[in-house]
Amino acid sequence: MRRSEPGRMDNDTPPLIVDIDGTLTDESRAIDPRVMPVLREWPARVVIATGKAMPFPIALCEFLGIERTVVAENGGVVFVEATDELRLEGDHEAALAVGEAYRDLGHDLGFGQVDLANRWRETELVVSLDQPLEPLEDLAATRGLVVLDTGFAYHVTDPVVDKGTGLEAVCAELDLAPETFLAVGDSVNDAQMFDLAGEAVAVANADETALERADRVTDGTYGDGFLEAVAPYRE
Ligand SMILES: O=C(O)COP(=O)(O)O
Ligand SMILES: [Mg+2]
Repeated sequence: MRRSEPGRMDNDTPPLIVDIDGTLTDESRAIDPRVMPVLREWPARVVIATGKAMPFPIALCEFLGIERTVVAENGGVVFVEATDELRLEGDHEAALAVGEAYRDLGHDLGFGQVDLANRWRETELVVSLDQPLEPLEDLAATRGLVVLDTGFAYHVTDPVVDKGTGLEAVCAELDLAPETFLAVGDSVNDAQMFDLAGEAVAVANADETALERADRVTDGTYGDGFLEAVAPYRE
């Protein structure tokens, strides 16, 4: 087995862009602890790309002890610690207006009063999967937004951003090429980063879109799938 020092750039190992929910976590959003040393010791750049709000991937990087290079809110938020760059893009006002109109129809976002899912969100809005989808899609469409079902939440998102535009923004900051990346993910919100990456791997629990857009599909699900996806680069 080849050993590399943590943080050292290694020409043999591609930079990695990886999704959180469904890829590093199981269906209950609990992280598979076996992924931690892999991310921590990855000898090239690691980008955490998620539909979650920025505090979640930032905290993940911080607790892992890796540089904070993050695409959050499905591309609406990009943060690159190395260049101290924060980019916010997407029509947050429109997303909030969709939420208001959805509530006016008698629906609820489904995350309670405190709403940790939306509390720190800066560019999009999320609605719980147990709430009705159709009125949400109708309201989003009237404001030029789309609804993404990640299997974890409905995201009311501006289609000008996605994890692909997020990857491009990170690459522009760090002078990297998207096609050098290994991408690992599980759902429709990973499709555009899959298209740009040199190798895209879907874990076995991935949705139809992610399976179609991947170059490789693992046999294992969730954390097992992630470990399998990166295994060729760790031998
Ligand atoms: O927030 C979600 O719904 C999904 O998050 P993910 O992009 O990390 O899988
Ligand atoms: Mg996911």
